[in-house]
Order: sequence, then C-alpha cells, then structure tokens
Amino acid sequence: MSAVGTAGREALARRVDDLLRTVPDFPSPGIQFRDIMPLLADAAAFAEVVAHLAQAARDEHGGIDLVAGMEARGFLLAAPVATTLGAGLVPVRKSGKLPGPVEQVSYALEYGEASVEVQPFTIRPGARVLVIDDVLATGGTAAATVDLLERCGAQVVGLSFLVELSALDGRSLLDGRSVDALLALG
Ligand SMILES: O=P(O)(O)OC[C@H]1O[C@H](OP(=O)(O)OP(=O)(O)O)[C@H](O)[C@@H]1O
Ligand SMILES: Nc1ncnc2[nH]cnc12
Repeated sequence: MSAVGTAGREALARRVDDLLRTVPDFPSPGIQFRDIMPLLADAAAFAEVVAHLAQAARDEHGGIDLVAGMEARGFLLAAPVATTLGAGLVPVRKSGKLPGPVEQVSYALEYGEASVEVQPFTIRPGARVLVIDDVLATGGTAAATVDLLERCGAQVVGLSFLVELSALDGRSLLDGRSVDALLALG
C-alpha cells in the first residue's frame, strides 16, 4: 500500500472520479470517453496523482530505471512520475513519429487500430521499466507496449493506470503482470 494508505488512496480515487469528464459518443458512436483533462488542470489533484503513482510504484516494485508512457495522454503522467522517481522516460509513440532505428508492434484498441514504436537503444538490457497510462480499456495498447519493451530487452516490473474500464477486461491481456489502477469504472 502507498504511503498515503488505503483511506488516502480511496479519497484520491474519489477525487479523480469527481474530476473526470465522461463524454458520450466520442471519438465514435457508442464510446463513453473518460476525459482526464479537468484533472490535469487542477494543480493540487494533478500533483497528488503523480505523487501517488510514484509512491505506489516504489512500494510495490522498489527501484525503477525507466518509466514508459504511451502517446499521448500517457506522456502527461509518465514524465512527472519518472522525474519524481529519479527514473528516465521512454516515450512509446504512435508509428512514424520517432527517428529510427525503432522497434514496432501493431494492436487493436477500443476505437480503432494503431502501431506503437520505441527506440530500442534508449533501453539498457534488463532495465526495470514501469508502464504508465491514463486509461486501461481493452488492454491492447498496454499489451503491445509490454511486448515492445520486452523485445527491446526491458524487464517490465508493472503497469499502473489512473482509470481502468473494468467492463472491457483489459487485465485479461495482461495476465500474470502486476497491474494497478487507482480508479475502476464500469
Ligand atoms: O486499452 P486500450 O483499448 O488499448 O485503450 C487505452 C488507450 O487508449 C487511449 O489512447 P489513444 O490511443 O486514444 O491515444 P491518445 O492518448 O493520443 O488520445 C488511452 O490513453 C490508452 O493509451
Ligand atoms: N473510453 C475511453 N475513454 C478514454 N480513453 C480511452 N481509451 C480507450 N478507451 C477509452
């Protein structure tokens, strides 16, 4: 359990829930989009979320060399968590954005398909990597990211999300992994 304890974690989860915006039919019909931007705009809540993610990772995994964040919303959390932990950052980018050499994996997500890439030369063999993203939905992005990082020689110690959309069962694609989400929504 993080230094804030169970009660603190639950209070923070409620705060996150209050600050999330749910947008029906975005970006396509039938999707209930969970928008984290109001949370990021709240200075105190943003700082608390970053501190919580970092402390929970320290408690659960010990030393972390690199934090991997998925484009684009994952970057917004992974970068401050990395500096808080004294770790480096690995941006996991949609394809065509990083100058090569790159490693690439394609995957399906709740509303489409994508490919993600990393620069393998930024990852030392055996590096202990924490994966951070805002939302775990189908798990496609997260599973592709784990695959990508491991192909590059990383040791993925765990994955941490702000919000998990439980009905989409993203955890099933991450079987056997250490997965944490601050807030679970249906
Ligand atoms: O579990 P999944 O079904 O894979 O979905 C989760 C992913 O979807 C969103 O990113 P998106 O690809 O929409 O990109 P964005 O961050 O650029 O908005 C979200 O930030 C996660 O990365
Ligand atoms: N419903 C959703 N809301 C926000 N981000 C998402 N990524 C995948 N599904 C999502």
